Amino acid sequence: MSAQNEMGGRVALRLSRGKDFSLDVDFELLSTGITVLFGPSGCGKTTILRSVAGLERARGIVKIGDELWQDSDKGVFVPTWQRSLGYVFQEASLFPHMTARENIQFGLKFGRGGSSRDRIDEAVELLGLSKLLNHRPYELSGGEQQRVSIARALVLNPKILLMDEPLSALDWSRRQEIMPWIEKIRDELQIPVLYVTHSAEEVARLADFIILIENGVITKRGPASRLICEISAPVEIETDRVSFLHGRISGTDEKYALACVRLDSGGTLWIPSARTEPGEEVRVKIFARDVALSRTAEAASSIQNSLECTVRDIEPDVSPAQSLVDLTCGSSRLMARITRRAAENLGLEKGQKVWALIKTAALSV
Ligand SMILES: Nc1ncnc2c1ncn2[C@@H]1O[C@H](COP(=O)(O)OP(=O)(O)OP(=O)(O)O)[C@@H](O)[C@H]1O
Repeated sequence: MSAQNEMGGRVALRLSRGKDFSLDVDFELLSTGITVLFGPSGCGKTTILRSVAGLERARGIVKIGDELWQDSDKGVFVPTWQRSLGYVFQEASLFPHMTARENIQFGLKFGRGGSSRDRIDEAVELLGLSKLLNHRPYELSGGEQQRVSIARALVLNPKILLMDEPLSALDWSRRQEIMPWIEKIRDELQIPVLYVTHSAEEVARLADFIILIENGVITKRGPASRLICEISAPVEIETDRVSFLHGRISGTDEKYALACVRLDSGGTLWIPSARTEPGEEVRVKIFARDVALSRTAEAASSIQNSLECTVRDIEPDVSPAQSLVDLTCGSSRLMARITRRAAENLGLEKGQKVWALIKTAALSV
């Protein structure tokens, strides 16, 4: 996660569509990393993106980096074609008769500045497209097509990347395929990304900062690590519930190839140390099936990780033999899948303090 605290812009918009809808938002953007706009259908997310792009005539201010694109009080309104932005839509919308390379090059017709060849190389490298460049859209999966459309947006060398539900047209396996590429963009691209989604999974995996919107106004905003548990229970992946805990690598144990993560929500976790550096921000993915529960802190077992939690709820599982235990862990949420018998033997009830025991070997970032 590369999000810095410096600001990458400001968006302050007001718009009214008769009695039915009005928008009144004012927020700052991180200079890098993904700011997610999250909220129910019709709350105004797309209208915000379109207004930032200059496709919608809201009143207000749009400042991205050091460029002022709109200031209604001063009569400033830079037309869309002069705004240096990349826009990725739900559908990849590639030209069917063009190869992936030609589709990416097409983006350059609208770009400005820099060496076009370098920018194509960078976008192709960033999105892992080098082997697919001569393929036409019908020879690409939905996820690969969407990667091409993101590369097409990036060759413009934009000041901001706008992504409007870019994964919602893809099925589950295609979303899993493309998600790591969007994580890579989040971590490596040095521009703000404004990302609209309905999906709690995308928020959990991708967001650095979250803006919650309802009926055209912001109801909450904050870093993803703090807000994530307020918008969703842990999400469903590969038929298991998955929680994401945010933290920072605080040290490594090279002898055992482990890294220690200091969690934002309190406590520490040991994880396999592959690809991690001290100081690096990580979000640890924890499947409910890998979490056991104990009523005491000290459990003499092979499990290295023990987090103090409070039982929030106990839900029936799809299997009658199991229960899903929804836990609060500091400011985060964690899900455990245990047998119903174990839940009864432990006498679990809402509000009770327990320790979540998590297998190190099962963890990944
Ligand atoms: N071109 C338009 N003309 C009139 N009303 C519109 C137009 N586009 C959107 N709206 C209305 O404005 C409101 C906000 O729409 P918007 O598309 O921004 O919501 P959204 O949060 O992106 O929704 P979704 O998640 O369903 O895409 C809705 O009530 C919608 O019906």
